[in-house]
Amino acid sequence: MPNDAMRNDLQPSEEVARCARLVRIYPSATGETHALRGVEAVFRRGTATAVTGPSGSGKSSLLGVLALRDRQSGGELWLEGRLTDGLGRRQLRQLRRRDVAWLAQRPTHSLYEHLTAAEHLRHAAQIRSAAAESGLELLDRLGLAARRDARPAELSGGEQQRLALAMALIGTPSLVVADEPTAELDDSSSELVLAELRRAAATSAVVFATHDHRAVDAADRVLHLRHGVLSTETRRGSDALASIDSTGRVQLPAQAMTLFPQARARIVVDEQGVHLLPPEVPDDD
Ligand SMILES: Nc1ncnc2c1ncn2[C@@H]1O[C@H](COP(=O)(O)OP(=O)(O)OP(=O)(O)O)[C@@H](O)[C@H]1O
Repeated sequence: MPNDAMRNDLQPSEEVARCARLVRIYPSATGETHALRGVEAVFRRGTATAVTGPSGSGKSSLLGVLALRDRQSGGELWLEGRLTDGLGRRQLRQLRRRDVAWLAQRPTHSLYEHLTAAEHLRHAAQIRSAAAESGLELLDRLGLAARRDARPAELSGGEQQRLALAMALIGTPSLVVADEPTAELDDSSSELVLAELRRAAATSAVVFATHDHRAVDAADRVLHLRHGVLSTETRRGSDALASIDSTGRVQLPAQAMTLFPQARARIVVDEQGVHLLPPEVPDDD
């Protein structure tokens, strides 16, 4: 397991997680729900990825598998170059505790009612073999320095979420996975949380599901899920897949046409933007 010094030597664009043909099927009394239908994606150190899509499109299912909280029904997940299927329970537990950070939508799931904010950070630092002082720096940056002796019941919802984020980020985990991290936050807490997730993306691969345009704006790239299919990928910056010219015309570079057989690709416009989609996928029902 790499220590902090080794982690800092890692290149920003290094691959941290890879999903190959990822499938998640939930059995139920009335049949099966195909939540993920062959998702292919790579998550690299140095990149913050927003996963968007309508309710029920599979965002939480994808994040649950990525964060090792759930297991896929088919396909493969690689973490730090290791195929997770081949790992034993102990190795998976170690990866979960040491290398994969999970931030739930509701912070209460990660907090202990009898511990103060500073004690939460000490506990998290111990698990990740990180220096305790880095926890205090995180508390400071997340606007919680004055609340370090407060217990969860004495903190507001926004403060609780910021504390849960500080715990998730301590020790520079390789992969940071957050499910709708700003969904229940006011503007100022959202800003602090997004700034810290962006900062974390300098050294980790950061992935969050969101419906919040502020969070989408904070991401380097956006993956859009629809019916469990990763239907489009928008990259920001120099390797942008699409650009909009001054007349509002969307231009796709030639390599975009290699994503799907050209004759069968669909172009769909919705509130999230313009999407180049694979052939129609039938609904479950
Ligand atoms: N534990 C489960 N058992 C059965 N079906 C489930 C389970 N979890 C999710 N599903 C179903 O899988 C599909 C994808 O759900 P998922 O929660 O991944 O979507 P989502 O995009 O995160 O939705 P939301 O934006 O509403 O959180 C949905 O049809 C959902 O009903």
